[in-house]
Amino acid sequence: MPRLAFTQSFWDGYDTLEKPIRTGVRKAMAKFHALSVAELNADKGLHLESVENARDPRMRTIRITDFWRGVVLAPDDGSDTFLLVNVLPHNDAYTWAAKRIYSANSATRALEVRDAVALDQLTPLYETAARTAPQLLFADVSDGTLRELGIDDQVLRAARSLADKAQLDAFATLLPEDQLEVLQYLAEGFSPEEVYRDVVVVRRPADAPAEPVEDLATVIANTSARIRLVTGAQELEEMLEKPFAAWRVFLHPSQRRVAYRASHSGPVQVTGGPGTGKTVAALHRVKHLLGRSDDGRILLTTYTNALAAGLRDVLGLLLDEDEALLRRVDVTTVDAFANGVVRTESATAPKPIGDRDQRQLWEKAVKQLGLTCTARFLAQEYRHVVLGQDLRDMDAYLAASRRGRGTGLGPARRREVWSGVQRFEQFLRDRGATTHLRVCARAADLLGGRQAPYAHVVVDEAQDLHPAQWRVLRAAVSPGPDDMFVTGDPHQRIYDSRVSLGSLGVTTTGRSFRLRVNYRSTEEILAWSARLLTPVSVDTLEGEGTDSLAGYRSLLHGRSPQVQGHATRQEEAESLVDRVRALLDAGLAPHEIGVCARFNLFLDAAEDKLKAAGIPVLRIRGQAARQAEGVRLATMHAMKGLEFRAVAVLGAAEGSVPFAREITPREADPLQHEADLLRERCLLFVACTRAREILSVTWSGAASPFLPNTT
Ligand SMILES: Nc1ncnc2c1ncn2[C@@H]1O[C@H](COP(=O)(O)OP(=O)(O)OP(=O)(O)O)[C@@H](O)[C@H]1O
Repeated sequence: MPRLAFTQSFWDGYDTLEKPIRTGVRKAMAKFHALSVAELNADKGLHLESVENARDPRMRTIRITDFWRGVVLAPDDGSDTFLLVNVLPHNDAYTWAAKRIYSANSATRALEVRDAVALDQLTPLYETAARTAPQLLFADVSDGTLRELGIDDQVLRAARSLADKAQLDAFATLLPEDQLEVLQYLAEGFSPEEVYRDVVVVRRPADAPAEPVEDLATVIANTSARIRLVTGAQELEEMLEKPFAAWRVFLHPSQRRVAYRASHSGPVQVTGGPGTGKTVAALHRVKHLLGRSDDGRILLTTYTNALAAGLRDVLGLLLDEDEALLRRVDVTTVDAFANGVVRTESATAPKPIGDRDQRQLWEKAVKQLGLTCTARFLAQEYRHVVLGQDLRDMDAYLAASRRGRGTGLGPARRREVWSGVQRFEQFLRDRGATTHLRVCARAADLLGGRQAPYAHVVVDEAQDLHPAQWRVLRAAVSPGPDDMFVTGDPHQRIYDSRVSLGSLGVTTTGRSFRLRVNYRSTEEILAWSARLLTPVSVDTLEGEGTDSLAGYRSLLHGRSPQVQGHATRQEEAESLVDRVRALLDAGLAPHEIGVCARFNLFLDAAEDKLKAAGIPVLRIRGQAARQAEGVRLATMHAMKGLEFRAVAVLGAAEGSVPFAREITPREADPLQHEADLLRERCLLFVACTRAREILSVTWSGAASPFLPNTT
């Protein structure tokens, strides 16, 4: 019996096909499992037919309905795997198939497809222009090096005709996938050695023979990032019955490498810009780890309760709702986990208070003791130094390094600060209350003395965790292979946490991986958003050195973000209503639209306006009612981890972004001042990078100083 495989490009469109066409696909595909190759060729209903003037002689089409045909790559080398690559209206199917060539990449050994006809037509035009171009894009890379990286004759000729990155982008849809990625990395300035390591080695099968000529079935098997092999009739039926989201199956090789490596010798760190599939990699790692034993328990954490609820849902999808597996994973926030530990171990339920209540207690302490420092300073000192370093008494505080704090403190001032800390903690005790970070510290103590409850800890959104939270995670699993799998993006740090992971027992040296392909947003949204961060540098996830977004890019293209100032808030709100209405008219569902602002106050006004216009809205606060329909309204903080087809960022004005009240005056503490500004800048970056296809950023009055080119 022949075997059957599907390309990702087929799945991308399958969901949108009308029902009769999908039924036709199901029927046609079932024949591939029921008939022999000879019977397939003879089957009248399937009508397997070669394509006239095809550049690839293996191209066939099959009948799906009277008007639609499937495009199939048929083996001609004695191997038995047929590949369904596309389903299109009759004439389009023939035209599409005639132009394409499938080939095995000589370096990665994976199957790639190119539009050979368009490449042949375009390349000479670019070559003519290249003769007078002042510089060529790949002038510094030799032919030999390009060939070692898998570039073949036709692509080499095209590559040699390119003058800049924009031209490479214009070729992007025509070039074979792996070769395109190699060229994109080189164009970003990565060295050939880096490209070989990050693109070729991660894809090339470990047991690939020296000689690259292999049969189609082997090449297909080498292409797990883009091709799914079907193992039996039942699997085929299930796949076509309830189509899956691509992320469940087609991992980028850089995701697969980190998620499915049999074992990592210790904590692993996965970083990458927004939308690069870090959460997806974390979920697949959970799946892999579950398969490694029959009973090991896993703690999967993220930052907010709403994100935890979302993660639980998608993990269910990935694990096919297998209850036995799902029972072995606790999906929660670090704070909720710590709270649970304290509750069970000490038989008391901690009652953490929020930021506003804490601020009041600090103010009361300053006032009662007549301290010379401000409540804000005390709160920051407590967070970054006392809790950050887990200092338990005044002697420890007097001896502590205050690295990262911008003002020196002699012993007398430190004693004064410590008296404030003691008073604050006394207030908490008097109320029978505590704070989340104190709960974490207590939980870490409680866990420290006993057997770690988990075999593995997987941490998403790690960039915002405070050292006290890291301590509780560290205590939740014994140090050793596969103990911790940590994903995060330092560019999305929106709470003021500073960590040195190494000093917290989470050393990831030699086990750090980076994801660079954005699956969420268009290149236009990404490039614009990345410019928000151009003027600054951010610390790495592990706290040593600086991180960068080099090589970060998207495969999708769309409209440029709409960036617009208004005379008044009223006018801005009216333009929002117009934009949302236009999006709904264009076919977006209300829940595919996100509206966000720095403050709830702005959102209140937007909510009123949208409601008055008859548009359903839903505020996202903590745990959103996920089923209800409505345009999502959230503060920038609550946008963390979410995504929408369209995002409107409101109120990006001076004084609001950055929020003046949240910025420590430079005179009070220059380092904290810079940290506060960076945090607010990252917050705007997070908000903008939630958009998949459409982004608008508006304000009234003067624009936020963070916005690039607003003149
Ligand atoms: N291999 C893949 N194939 C298809 N889609 C993918 C893949 N990986 C991720 N995605 C999709 O890209 C989007 C972003 O993925 P994900 O949320 O994992 O990124 P992230 O790096 O965690 O983002 P952020 O840091 O911005 O929260 C999601 O819609 C996800 O389903």
